[in-house]
Amino acid sequence: MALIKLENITLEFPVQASKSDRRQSSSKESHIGGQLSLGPSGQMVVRALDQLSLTLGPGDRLALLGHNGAGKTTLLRVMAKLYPPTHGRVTVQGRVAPLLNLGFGLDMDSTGYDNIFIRGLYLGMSKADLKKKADAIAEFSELGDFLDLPMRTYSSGMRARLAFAISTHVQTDILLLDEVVATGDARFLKKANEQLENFARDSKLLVLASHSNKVLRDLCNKAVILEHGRIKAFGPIDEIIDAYAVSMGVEAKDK
Ligand SMILES: Nc1ncnc2c1ncn2[C@@H]1O[C@H](COP(=O)(O)OP(=O)(O)OP(=O)(O)O)[C@@H](O)[C@H]1O
Repeated sequence: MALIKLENITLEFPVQASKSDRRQSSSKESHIGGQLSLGPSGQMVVRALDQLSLTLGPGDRLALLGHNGAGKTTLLRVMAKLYPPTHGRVTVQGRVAPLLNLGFGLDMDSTGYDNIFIRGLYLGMSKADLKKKADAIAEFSELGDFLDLPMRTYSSGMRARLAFAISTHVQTDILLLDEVVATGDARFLKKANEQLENFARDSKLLVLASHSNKVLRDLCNKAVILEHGRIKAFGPIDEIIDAYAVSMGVEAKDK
């Protein structure tokens, strides 16, 4: 079972704005970000998602394209049920593995090895399953004896290695990914990409945000273009990547 159904989703962030003397009112809409407006109580709000509807099922591998601040991360977080929408309904059926914020769910005072269990349980793995997979996860991370030290002593790349190793060894139906593989050194990056491709192939439904056309073409079969929180286009991956490049006034390079 793998289903994500979003019905008329709007998500607004109330924000505190202080306008500097230097920057007075802006009459035209910015090219980046969500929609800024004043709420009923006079407070500034950013509308990150705007009446967005989308249904995904087994076999769908969706790429999220869009300018900076278009709403890609917010949309993934809504799908992961980390953000409740301001309006609309979210239905998710199946086990979800969100690789959105690699540090999320890790305990910095526990050792790397203990964190394999802490994070694994958080992602829905059973203790028995974790015992079987712990060695493979430890080996994949290549952290060796560092796994016996508290995670606060790790560099950010070392933390990312462990978090990535744990998250991609869980069994899942739905995989939500947000440009997470951009951490680690070059050798780990190559290994991580291969692992990610296998993991993505094994999952039934995938949603991925990335600014790399190559990653998107390798892993996805459909795409949406988000613009200021709205779906501007939806269709087959190659068609949408080309349409996006045209809308941005650039060539669709595979980088
Ligand atoms: N916690 C927050 N508080 C206030 N505004 C937020 C918050 N998170 C996101 N936003 C706003 O929501 C809009 C969408 O942001 P989001 O991070 O979803 O964009 P994105 O498409 O992932 O961008 P990028 O490609 O730059 O990572 C932006 O205008 C951003 O300023």
